[in-house]
Amino acid sequence: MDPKDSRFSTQISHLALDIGGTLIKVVYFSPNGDNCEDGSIVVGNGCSVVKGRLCFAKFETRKIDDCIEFIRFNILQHSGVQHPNGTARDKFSVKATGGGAFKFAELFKDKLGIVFDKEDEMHSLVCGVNFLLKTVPREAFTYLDGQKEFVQIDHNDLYPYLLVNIGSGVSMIKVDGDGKYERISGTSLGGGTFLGLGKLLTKCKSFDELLELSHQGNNRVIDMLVGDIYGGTDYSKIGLSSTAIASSFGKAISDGKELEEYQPEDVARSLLRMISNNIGQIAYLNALRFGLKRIFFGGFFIRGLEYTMDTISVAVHFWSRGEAKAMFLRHEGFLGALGAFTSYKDQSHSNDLKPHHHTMQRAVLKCSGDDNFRHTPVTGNLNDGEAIECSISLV
Ligand SMILES: Nc1ncnc2c1ncn2[C@@H]1O[C@H](COP(=O)(O)OP(=O)(O)O)[C@@H](O)[C@H]1O
Ligand SMILES: CC(C)(COP(=O)(O)O)[C@@H](O)C(=O)NCCC(=O)O
Repeated sequence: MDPKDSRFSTQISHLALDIGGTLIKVVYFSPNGDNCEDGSIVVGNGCSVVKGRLCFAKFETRKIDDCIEFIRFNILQHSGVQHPNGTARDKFSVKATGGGAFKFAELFKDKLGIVFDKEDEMHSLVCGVNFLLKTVPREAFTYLDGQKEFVQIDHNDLYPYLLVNIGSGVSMIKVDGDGKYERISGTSLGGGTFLGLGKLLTKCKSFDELLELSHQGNNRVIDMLVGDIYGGTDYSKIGLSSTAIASSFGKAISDGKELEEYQPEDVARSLLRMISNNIGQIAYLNALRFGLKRIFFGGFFIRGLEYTMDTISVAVHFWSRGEAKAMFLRHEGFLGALGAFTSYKDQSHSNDLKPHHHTMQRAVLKCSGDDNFRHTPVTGNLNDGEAIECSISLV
C-alpha cells in the first residue's frame, strides 16, 4: 500500500496494530464526516455514538517505514496529533499486539511520538475471532470440493472451538468463551516456512508471485504418491487411494534431477500442499485431544485461496472421518489487530480523563445491521481499502 495514498486521509480516532513476524496489520476507525463536528452524536447520559467505518491495511514488517509513513501521513496529521511535544498527542491511544509491539515500541515512539498500549497476542486473536463471529454476519464459511458455504453462528452454541492462526508460525488455541482460552499447541511450519522455502526454491520475489506460481503447478510432478509406491494401485487396506500423497517432495529422490530441472510452478504447488496438509492434520489431532468439532482457521497464510482452504478442509475431513469441520474467516489476517482494537472497550471508566478526550474513554464497538459490508463482496475475502460500517459508543 502506498503510505501517502490520500484516499485514507481522514480523521482517525482509534487505531490498532498487529505487528507480526511477516506482516503489520492495521485496523482503524474512521468516523463519518456527516455526524456533528467531531464525528459524534450525543445520545444522552453523556454517551455519544460515533458512526464510521472500520478500515484495514497491511504492510510487510520488513518495510515498517512504509507503515510509519502511512500512520504519519494519513492518521496523525488528520487527528491533530503532533510530534514530539504536541498537546493533542494524548488524545490518541494506539493499541498494539504481536511480537512487534515489543520489538518496535521504541521506533514508534521515536519516529511518531506515540506510545503503544500493548495487548497480548493470543488474547487479541481470541477477542478478534469472538468479535467477528458474534458481530459480523457471513464471517465464517466452509470450503470443500469447490463449494463455499457461509456458516450460521449460534451465539448460544459457539464454544468450545479450536482457533488455528496461520501466520509466520502457527498457534492453536482452544477457546471456551470470552477471555477463556488456552494455547494448546503450535508448529513452526507455517506461512513463513511456505514463503521462505518458496523464495529459496523458486526464486520468486513475493508471496503473491509464489501463489501465482502455485496456481499453475502440478504437485504430482514432485510429490511421491501412494500409487508411485504401490505400482498404480490403492493401498485400500489402510484407506489410502493411489492418488494420496505418500511423501511430499518424495519424487525428487528417485528422479535424479537438479532443482533447476523442475518447474517452479510445480515446486510452489507441492510446497503449498505440504504446508496446508500438515497444518490441517496437526489441527485435527489437537481438536481430537480435546474433543473439539469446530476448527476456525485464520492468519494471512490462507489469503482466501481456494486451493489452500480445500487442502486444509480435506485434511480435517479425511482424518476426522467427517467428524470435525474446518471453517475459515473473511477477516482471516486481521484477527489480532481487530482483537486489540476491541480492547478499547475493556478500558475502565477513568475518572481522571479530561473532558472531550473521548478516544481514551470506554468505547463499545457495534457493527450496524445485516448489510454492513459496504464494499466487500460476500464471496470474497477482505482486501486493503475495504471497510466495515460500524459505530462506536463512547461512555
Ligand atoms: N503480501 C504478503 N507478503 C508476505 N507474506 C504474505 C502476504 N500475504 C500473505 N502472506 C503469508 O502470510 C504469512 C503471514 O501471516 P500473518 O497472519 O500476517 O502472520 P504474522 O503475524 O506472523 O506476520 C506470511 O508468512 C505468508 O505466508
Ligand atoms: C511465536 C508466534 C506466536 C508469533 O506469532 P506470528 O507472528 O507467527 O503470527 C508464532 O509464530 C508461533 O506460535 N509459532 C509456533 C511456535 C511453536 O509452537 O512451535
